[in-house]
Amino acid sequence: MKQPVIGVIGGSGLYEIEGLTDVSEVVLETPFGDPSDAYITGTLDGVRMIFLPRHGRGHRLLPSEVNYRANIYGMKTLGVESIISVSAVGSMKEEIVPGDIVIPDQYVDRTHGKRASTFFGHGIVGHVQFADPVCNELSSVLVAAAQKVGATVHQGGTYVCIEGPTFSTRAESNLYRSWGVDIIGMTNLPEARLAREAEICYGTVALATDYDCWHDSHDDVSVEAVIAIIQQNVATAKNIISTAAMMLAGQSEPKNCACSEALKFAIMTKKEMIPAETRKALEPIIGRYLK
Ligand SMILES: CSC[C@H]1O[C@H](OP(=O)(O)O)[C@H](O)[C@@H]1O
Ligand SMILES: Nc1ncnc2[nH]cnc12
Repeated sequence: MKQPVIGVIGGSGLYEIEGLTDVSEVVLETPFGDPSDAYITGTLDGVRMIFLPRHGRGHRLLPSEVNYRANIYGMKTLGVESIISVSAVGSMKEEIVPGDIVIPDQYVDRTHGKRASTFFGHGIVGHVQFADPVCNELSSVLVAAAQKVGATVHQGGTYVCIEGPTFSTRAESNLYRSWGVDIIGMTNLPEARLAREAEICYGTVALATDYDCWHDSHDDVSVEAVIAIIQQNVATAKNIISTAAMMLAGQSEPKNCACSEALKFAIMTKKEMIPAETRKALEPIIGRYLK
């Protein structure tokens, strides 16, 4: 069996992964601009891993400043087939207690639509399916890994993605709760969209850090509180990543998900009408469909 290459996008509080050997830094330029930082490549117990801190080392990029396209494009060119995204999130349900892990399976978009969230355009039109926005197989592995390391884990849940960087008003928080969402964050949706277009499996390990601002008997979310919970739980998050990586590498069956074929019926534009420059830029992503 071909060994998987696993990408990890670290969110707030996760700026490196431990235990990598053969470590090197890869600085990439992409047709979509610069990724958030250099990619850290290495091996974890024999599994090839590629790590990228979403906000850059030192946490320099706002959720709306992250170049999600460049980040995912870079992962694709480095051969990544599965991305484990790690994120801090607010809890929108009583039963999701700060410190718990959620593996979301749905998203609601409350960004302002200004984040570049597609590789299409510039002479090529494509529409991928996104009804199930995460890879169910990868997400099942993440649930199993979280259970194995002893975390309290919630399987499935809806992540509302706000623009930020301000946290929500109380009225917004209550509105989102009335929609039935489970968690709130500022980053995951563009990433999930682009990973799907790049035919990469995508799943999120979300660490609940707060009750946003809807809960009568808990303080409103603050960066201080978020950081405190992250610090208490970062070892668990790292443990989940390495355990999931081992599980993915140990899978004897070929993958059964449709992520790696997401573009099969998605491209609308006549091949001969796609501009040469667009074709060249998208070669790592759509090249095999244009032969
Ligand atoms: C530090 S609280 C707000 C910040 O944390 C989350 O980031 P990430 O998803 O990268 O862990 C949230 O989306 C905000 O960007
Ligand atoms: N309450 C919250 N809202 C948005 N993003 C968050 N990240 C962590 N907590 C959050």
